Amino acid sequence: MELEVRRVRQAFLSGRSRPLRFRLQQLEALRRMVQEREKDILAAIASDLCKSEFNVYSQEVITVLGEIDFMLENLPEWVTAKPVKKNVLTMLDEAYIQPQPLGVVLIIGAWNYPFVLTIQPLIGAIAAGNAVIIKPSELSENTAKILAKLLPQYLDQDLYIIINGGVEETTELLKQRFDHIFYTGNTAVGKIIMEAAAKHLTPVTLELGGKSPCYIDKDCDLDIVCRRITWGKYMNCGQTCIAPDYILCEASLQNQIVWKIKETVKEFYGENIKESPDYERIINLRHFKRILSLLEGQKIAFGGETDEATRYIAPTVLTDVDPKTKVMQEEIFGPILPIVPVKNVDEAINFINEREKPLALYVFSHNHKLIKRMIDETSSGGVTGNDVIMHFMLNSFPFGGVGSSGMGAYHGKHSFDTFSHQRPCLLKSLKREGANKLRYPPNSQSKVDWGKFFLLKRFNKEKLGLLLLTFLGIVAAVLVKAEYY
Ligand SMILES: NC(=O)c1ccc[n+]([C@@H]2O[C@H](COP(=O)([O-])OP(=O)(O)OC[C@H]3O[C@@H](n4cnc5c(N)ncnc54)[C@H](O)[C@@H]3O)[C@@H](O)[C@H]2O)c1
Ligand SMILES: CCCCCCC=O
Repeated sequence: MELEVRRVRQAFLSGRSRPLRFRLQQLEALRRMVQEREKDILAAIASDLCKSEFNVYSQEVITVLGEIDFMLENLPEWVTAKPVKKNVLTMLDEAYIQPQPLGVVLIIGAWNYPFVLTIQPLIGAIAAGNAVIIKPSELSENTAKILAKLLPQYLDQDLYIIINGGVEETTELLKQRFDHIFYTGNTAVGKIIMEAAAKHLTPVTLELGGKSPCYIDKDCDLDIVCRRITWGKYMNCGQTCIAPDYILCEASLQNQIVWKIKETVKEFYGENIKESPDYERIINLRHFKRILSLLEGQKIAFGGETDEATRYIAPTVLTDVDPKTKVMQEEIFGPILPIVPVKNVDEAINFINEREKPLALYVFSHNHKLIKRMIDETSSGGVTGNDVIMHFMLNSFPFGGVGSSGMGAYHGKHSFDTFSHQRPCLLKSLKREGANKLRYPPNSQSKVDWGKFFLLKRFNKEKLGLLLLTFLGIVAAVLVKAEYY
């Protein structure tokens, strides 16, 4: 590992990754890879998650291609130094912010959307001019393998390398010094990453998870609400970081919600869900068993069928869920949707605020003020009102968590910023030394007063008089000069 990281650092130090032209070329090569090898990529992801290739394309590939196009279009402007507002002391100088690459970046991907969650940060890191070590999740092994095969065929082989492996390899990798670590995965491992990074004072972006609540107000169009929730909850078999984890609503709404979700499930996946090409499977047996254990002691309103051999868990809804039970203690990350009855919106807000800050929050209501109130009085990584998941799709939004759901953000310009150092550059002249006397020792009350005058715009009468006199002197000199000539 040490040798590999050193090789990537050498490549970064060569300066090759920095020119705009090179970054654009690499991004174009990445786009070519996705387009030319689309079939192989789709097949790998599809087999990892038992997913249809249509779904792989629309959930992962589209986002990656859109992100590359967005970068190619905007990068020339983003890399340009931006002049900043100056003060009296820097009035005649050149002052600008120059975004610069951080150096060697480690990207650790997750398995649930193994392509987009690994490649989207990579796009940002390349755009910002970094060298990158990519560690895909070992759980989505086919995607990990295809990435290891394809990336070196299209990208610079010294600047961007892929290291595959499990916990052991990642642990070893984390001993090395990086200039940034970008991790996507669970909160417990997030802490391990941060601890390892702290040893080298390496900054981290942690894209973590949590229990994303979904509040349904009483006067809602429940047909639409339930269709949107069903889509976001059961997509990828519930293995989506921003899936609605549980519903909060008044007890009287529960039966209608259950009925409408059940109807929508039939509409989306047919009578025989197992046969539906749009319904995925749980990634492995460990997660399958973990999710099953969340059902113990719960009232299953519908669903609940499972098949260990194929790791199938049916879309399931639980009603009257006690917040103290296991299903409400950890992120579900599977197709189980608990409904927790609350008396009203106040109780829902308290419920959310008593728990860790979630990655996403969803509020359904016709009442715009209520949605705004929920946003004002709670905290979460992101919010979508009257829908789910959709804030992920807008790359002008920063995507990331807050508190235990993560730190830092990416997508579009936010990725570029995450992987850049905003370097302030002040270029002065070696002339005009007279003006600097004010800051050189020995200091005095008069210098402090001038400092106050120039920097804080606070002046006493005496200074104002002096300044007026100086000004009049300059005007007189100019007039005399004009008369003379
Ligand atoms: N915020 C987001 O964008 C986002 C996206 C996807 C998933 N998630 C969250 O990720 C979680 C599911 O993913 P996961 O954690 O099962 O993914 P995972 O098991 O694939 O782990 C992610 C990465 O961490 C590495 N890893 C695992 N254990 C490690 C250890 N002990 N030391 C060092 N590295 C280790 C893995 O090798 C992998 O590359 C959920 O909580 C979900 O909400 C968040
Ligand atoms: C439709 C794509 C959603 C991706 C969400 C990322 C977290 O798991």
